[in-house]
Amino acid sequence: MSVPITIRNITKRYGDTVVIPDLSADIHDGEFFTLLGPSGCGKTTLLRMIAGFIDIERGTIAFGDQVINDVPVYKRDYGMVFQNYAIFPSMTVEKNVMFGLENRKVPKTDAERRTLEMLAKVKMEHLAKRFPENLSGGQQQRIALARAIVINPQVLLMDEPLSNLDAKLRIEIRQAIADIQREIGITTVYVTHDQEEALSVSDRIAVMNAGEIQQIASPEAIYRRPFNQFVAGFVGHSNSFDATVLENAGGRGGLRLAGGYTLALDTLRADVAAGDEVVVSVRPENFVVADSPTGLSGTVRLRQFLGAHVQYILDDPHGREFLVNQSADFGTRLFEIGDSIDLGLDARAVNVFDGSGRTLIEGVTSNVVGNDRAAAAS
Ligand SMILES: Nc1ncnc2c1ncn2[C@@H]1O[C@H](COP(=O)(O)OP(=O)(O)OP(=O)(O)O)[C@@H](O)[C@H]1O
Repeated sequence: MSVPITIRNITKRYGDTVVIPDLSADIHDGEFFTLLGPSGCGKTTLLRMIAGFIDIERGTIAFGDQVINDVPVYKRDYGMVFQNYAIFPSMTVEKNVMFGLENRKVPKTDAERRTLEMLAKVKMEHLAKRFPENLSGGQQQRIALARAIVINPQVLLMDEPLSNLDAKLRIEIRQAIADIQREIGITTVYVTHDQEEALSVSDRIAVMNAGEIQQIASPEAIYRRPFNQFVAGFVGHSNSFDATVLENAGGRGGLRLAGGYTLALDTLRADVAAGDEVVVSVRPENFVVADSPTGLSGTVRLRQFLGAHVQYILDDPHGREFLVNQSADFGTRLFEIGDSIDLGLDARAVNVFDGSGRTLIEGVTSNVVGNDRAAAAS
């Protein structure tokens, strides 16, 4: 049976260096929860604290109602999949998967049946008698996954499980992992620094930076409504423009970007006032080509045709550089290097941040325990 995981106020330091200052999160029962962040942000440290390889100095972690701080590793009820597969080279595929069941003294016929069922789930039953050295990386990772979940643990932990695979296999195995996770509905904590991987498999993503969770939300919300500029810049590309608020009343707001482009939007928080200096953040696909001057334009410095879309790097007259994606379908005009393009912005899609990088869009929260409350109080 799977369980929720409750993390409260945990801390980790190495010597004088604080790696995780004070972290809390609620991971829901049965969800695919991903820790995403740049190298060194503390995601592996957090996963290893849940696994019990690293001591919890302060705070608590609970599986369901049970605080696990003092539960030894071998008694914590989870399965784990590592980057380097970590399957036993001297055992066949079948023996590798059966190992945990034998350890738990599951009767032999029952263990054999469950092993076969699990091998079928990961599509490896035809290789049951093989040794790991005769398997591809993708096949080894399928076995590692089968071995982790055959014991019916409460929780599944995965530490960069796709990092050693080539690009095509990464897509195949991540789909297999997502399918099986959904089928058995096990609470899963998954660590990756690869945003596409996180966006494609997760129910919710926690974006981390410097030991702190910046935002917890669905993949769509993380991409479309980032809580702060770090999330906007780390997940996908964002173009930033300084802007001034012209008006904001009764749900209608207006902004002027440096350079003169004006933008009407009805998504600003009510406390944003005329005269406020803000930052407008625009995804490359949220520019629209205009047929007359708008106050926002750029000259094509680079064009890359990528099949489904064309990516342009533009230089604008104010010394800014921005990245614009346009559909590459047959009806869309392709621009040449040196062409000047007049642009508009899709007002529904832009994000707006204050001077400290926090969102000014109505209703967007970080969902980090304690964080929004603190923000609301300040
Ligand atoms: N045993 C250790 N002693 C000292 N510092 C450590 C130790 N282990 C990790 N760190 C530091 O703690 C920080 C967090 O490391 P961690 O491995 O959790 O990051 P990560 O987000 O998983 O990064 P990556 O994606 O590179 O694995 C890093 O700055 C790292 O250098």
